[in-house]
Amino acid sequence: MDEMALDDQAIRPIIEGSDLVGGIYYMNYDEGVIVSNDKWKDDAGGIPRHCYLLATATDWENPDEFEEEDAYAVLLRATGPEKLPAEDDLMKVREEAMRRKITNDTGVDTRNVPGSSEEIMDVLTKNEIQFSGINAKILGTIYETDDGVQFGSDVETFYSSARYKVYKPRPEALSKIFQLIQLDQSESDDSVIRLGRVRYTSTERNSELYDATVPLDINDVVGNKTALFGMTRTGKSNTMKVLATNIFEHAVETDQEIGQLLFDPAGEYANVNTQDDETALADIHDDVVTVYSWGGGGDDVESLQIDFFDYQQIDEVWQTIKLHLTRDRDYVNSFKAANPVAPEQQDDNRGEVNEAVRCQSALYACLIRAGFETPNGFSTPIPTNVNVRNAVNAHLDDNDPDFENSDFGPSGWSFVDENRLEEFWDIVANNREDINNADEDWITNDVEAMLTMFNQEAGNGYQILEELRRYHDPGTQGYYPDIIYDSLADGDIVIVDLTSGTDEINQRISKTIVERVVERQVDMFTNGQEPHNIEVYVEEAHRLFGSDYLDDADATDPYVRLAKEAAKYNIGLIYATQEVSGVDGRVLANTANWIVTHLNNRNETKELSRYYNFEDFERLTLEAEDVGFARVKTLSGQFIVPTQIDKFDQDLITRAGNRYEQRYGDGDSSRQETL
Ligand SMILES: Nc1ncnc2c1ncn2[C@@H]1O[C@H](COP(=O)(O)OP(=O)(O)OP(=O)(O)O)[C@@H](O)[C@H]1O
Repeated sequence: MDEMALDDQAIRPIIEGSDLVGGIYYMNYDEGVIVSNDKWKDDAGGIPRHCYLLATATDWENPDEFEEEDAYAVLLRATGPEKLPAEDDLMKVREEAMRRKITNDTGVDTRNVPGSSEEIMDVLTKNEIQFSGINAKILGTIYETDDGVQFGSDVETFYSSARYKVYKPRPEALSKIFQLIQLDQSESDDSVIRLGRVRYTSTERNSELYDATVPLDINDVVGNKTALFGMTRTGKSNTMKVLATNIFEHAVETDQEIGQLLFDPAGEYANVNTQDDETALADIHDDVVTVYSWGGGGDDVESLQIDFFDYQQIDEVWQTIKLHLTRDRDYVNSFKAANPVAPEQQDDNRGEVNEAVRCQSALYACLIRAGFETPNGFSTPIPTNVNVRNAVNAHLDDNDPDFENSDFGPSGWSFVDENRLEEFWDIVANNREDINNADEDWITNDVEAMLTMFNQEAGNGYQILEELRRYHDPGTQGYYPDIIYDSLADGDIVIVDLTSGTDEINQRISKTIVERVVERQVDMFTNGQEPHNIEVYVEEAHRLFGSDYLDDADATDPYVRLAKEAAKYNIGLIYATQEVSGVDGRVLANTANWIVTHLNNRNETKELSRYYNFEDFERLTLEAEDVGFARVKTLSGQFIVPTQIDKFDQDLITRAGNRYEQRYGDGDSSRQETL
């Protein structure tokens, strides 16, 4: 074999970028035992547990000896110490040497150690006692074919003879190994991001591993499920930010639109904060990030408020009101049992529609009493009939005009402004007997419940609605879930800041948005269109993807659909929780990428071990509480890599923002034109 053939080998620079640490003297299909020496270990910066090692039978420096069929390397991971055959003798020698060192006693009894003192010293000088055995798990074989470097997750055969030399890759060589075997080689380079760097142990006295990049193929994440498991404050949100920024940058570089939706219960994605180096995800670029929050109003912050008087949003309004009213009092329960949400109007259900709109009209009167501001030009219908109108009109002040059937709208509907609405319901509330005499069916149970609230006939009446005013904005244009979906479809990042709503209302908001996203994606799919690429980030995932929730919810629940069918609709899910066991097995089984920081009990690590070889890292997962120190298994990755996730910071944000500027310039319109 000539020098060219040796030069051609992609594995060669990897070996050249590695340090010799020993040889293999025993091997089977699953593991090998390495004999190493303290000096070699020292020169290579030590061999920590989980350290990657390469065993190769090739003489990479000598072209004359180079055999192409030997041009492969077995990738190993150190798992622990192993007894050498002469270990018992070596132990005695070490123990004797140690006693001498400690006591300076040259007269130590040598009967228990082999040989005379001179022989011991002889052994010492030969560094024999420095040899030790290391057990290593075989991860697979790196070999070359005409199609490039391949990785097989086992060994074809093993040789017991001392053929293999063992190397420890230096950081750059490790990066190359990961580039070659942890990524899908058919993907282009611009889909690869840096997630972090290799980290073997919690104790890192002087880690030189910064350049041992752990790559991630963004295509593994986009459209798939990614799980982030770990105790609180171990870096799950940080990982979400790193992923979101990199996905954005990747989308810019590849001219794609990948919408990203983040729910932000702590306000840490939306707001600049010290833990993130005085930056926030929302800072990437004004053109592409929209923050939604209660109240909105600030620069570039959109409102999550709804117009409580927008009849098209009555369903959402009613759900919000019901969620907020938690007092267990009869008048509250009757109020909540009412139905102001009309079915779509059809000829055959006019009575039903009229009843619901009548209830809605009384509800609007309650809201006005509770101080809800109406939108400009407010006009709302009261479904009536001539008998009821006459009964009401009989109680009007002389100067006030009668309530009439309006010229437009369904028959019997009287359109009024806020003052007239209140006036109408005030008369009804205070003259129920007259109205019942005019039409005994007109004041239904639902309307009665509204009147009790309106007229403050029990408890605090309408006043209990006053707190809901903060969710109301009479000037909102459009319905926020629709607007959010449209932004996501354009490839924007939408951050929903949930810092100021109640837990119930926040859950409702999140669900409404996710529901709309899923519905619209499903519509595209069923119409034969390719749904948009959208990533949804979910914290506290055990609440939404736990078996209890998924089993109880019906098939149309948006989280059930996300859990089961998200990939079909091009929705990627990045979910975080402290409890692996809290996530339904069907979701776990469909999870493509796993990022696991510290977990604090064996049930959780056991659950994990049902998927991939997380048991190899059990001790580390249970004991190492270091922030951002994770075990990572990706879809394209062949094995779990212990990784220190990069910290989200100014540099990352600035780089992503600059990429956007370079490609699209300043201003959203130019992006739209370019796309
Ligand atoms: N990879 C990292 N390197 C350095 N610091 C980090 C890293 N990841 C997170 N941190 C820091 O650790 C703290 C906790 O991180 P983070 O909020 O991401 O944890 P979390 O697991 O999401 O917590 P919680 O479950 O409470 O939401 C933050 O101050 C963050 O800046």
